[in-house]
Amino acid sequence: MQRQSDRPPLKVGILGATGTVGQRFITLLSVHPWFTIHALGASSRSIGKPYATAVNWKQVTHMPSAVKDMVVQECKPDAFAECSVVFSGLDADVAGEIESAFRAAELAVFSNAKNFRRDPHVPLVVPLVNPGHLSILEQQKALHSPPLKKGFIVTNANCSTTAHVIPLAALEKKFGPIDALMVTTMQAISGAGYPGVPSLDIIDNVVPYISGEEEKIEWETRKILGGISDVDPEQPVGDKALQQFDMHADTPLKISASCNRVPVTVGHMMNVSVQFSRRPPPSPQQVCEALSSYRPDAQLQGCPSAPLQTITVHEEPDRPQPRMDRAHQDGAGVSVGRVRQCPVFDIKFVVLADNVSIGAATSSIINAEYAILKGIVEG
Ligand SMILES: NC(=O)C1=CN([C@@H]2O[C@H](COP(=O)(O)OP(=O)(O)OC[C@H]3O[C@@H](n4cnc5c(N)ncnc54)[C@H](OP(=O)(O)O)[C@@H]3O)[C@@H](O)[C@H]2O)C=CC1
Ligand SMILES: N[C@@H](CC(=O)OP(=O)(O)O)C(=O)O
Repeated sequence: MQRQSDRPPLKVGILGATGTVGQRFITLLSVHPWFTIHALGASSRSIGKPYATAVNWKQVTHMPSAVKDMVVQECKPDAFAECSVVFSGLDADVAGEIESAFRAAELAVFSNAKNFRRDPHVPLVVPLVNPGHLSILEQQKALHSPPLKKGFIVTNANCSTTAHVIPLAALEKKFGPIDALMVTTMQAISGAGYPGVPSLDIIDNVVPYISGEEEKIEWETRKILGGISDVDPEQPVGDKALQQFDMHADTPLKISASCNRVPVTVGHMMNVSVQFSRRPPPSPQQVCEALSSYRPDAQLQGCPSAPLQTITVHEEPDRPQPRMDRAHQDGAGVSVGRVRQCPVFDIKFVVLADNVSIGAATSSIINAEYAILKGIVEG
């Protein structure tokens, strides 16, 4: 289904509009073909101020003039009531309560925060991988107390999870299940928001610990790459069986993640080694072809923010690199390189993703576009 080009733009709101992810939302949404920014929300530090005064603008592009004079609102549903979609870049300390209130007020929330990712009725969607998981939203609305007509929460993944799960999905699509996976991250400072990691901790240094990150990568990857199955046909929700995320249970996926903070401003890079179920495993050449030719449904359906090339495969031995490759396609795709045989598992490679774009804001936006194309959000 396509959205007609003569339809009026849909009003959207941004929660956490002054933060690192919020600013990227503003940059992307200010030129979006379907959306117009209608309301901005942030903390009491910013409420009541014109956006240009409230924000500490850190984007490499100029602040869009359309938002400069918009007054920052309290994160309460009233000011966002006219929004067809509400994007959230809220700090996780407050996202749970605020996003719940917006859902209860019949608003469609697309969140970057971690709070609801493990909720059994909330889809955890990397749009270039598993937008089909949006089908659980009917159940989420039906089981809400009271049941909802339009209000729901969709989350996108941790930024490192997003980076590796895209090539992993391409490989599983072509070669079948992955059994085991080792991943070591080199994560940019901007992943920690602003001001993030103190300069004296990160300049001339690597910090081999990011709180909670390894557990998130290991758990979220299974939810995203897994499917949805019926729990109990005897206990229907409406006219359908109760459903659950199967967490890749048919072919259990062992994952070991190690996370490091490195002195890079933007762009999470990860070394990944995978072992396939199938024997013999694919060759590096076959893996490169599978990655380059991967076309996710979000692209095929015509989501305007989906990258034309989802996975860019580099042949140069020293690419991708954050400074050189993170801006490719506005950070909407991922870059892979050094695809080669792994002496312990089967194949190893490096992947790079812009943690603030496809790792956060761009993913939320593509999720909303997909929901509109599928009629989940009225568009
Ligand atoms: N940075 C990244 O690469 C990624 C971040 N995320 C997630 O996205 C979310 C945002 O991250 P990021 O932009 O980096 O964080 P920032 O710290 O840069 O921004 C946080 C935002 O939340 C707002 N906020 C804080 N407290 C409150 C409150 N009490 N009420 C209302 N608003 C509040 C801030 O407003 P104010 O300016 O007024 O204080 C600000 O707009 C987080 O949940 C994070 O985990 C996910 C993937 C990647
Ligand atoms: N923790 C990530 C960014 C982030 O905020 O992740 P999450 O949304 O999973 O809490 C990083 O530091 O790079």
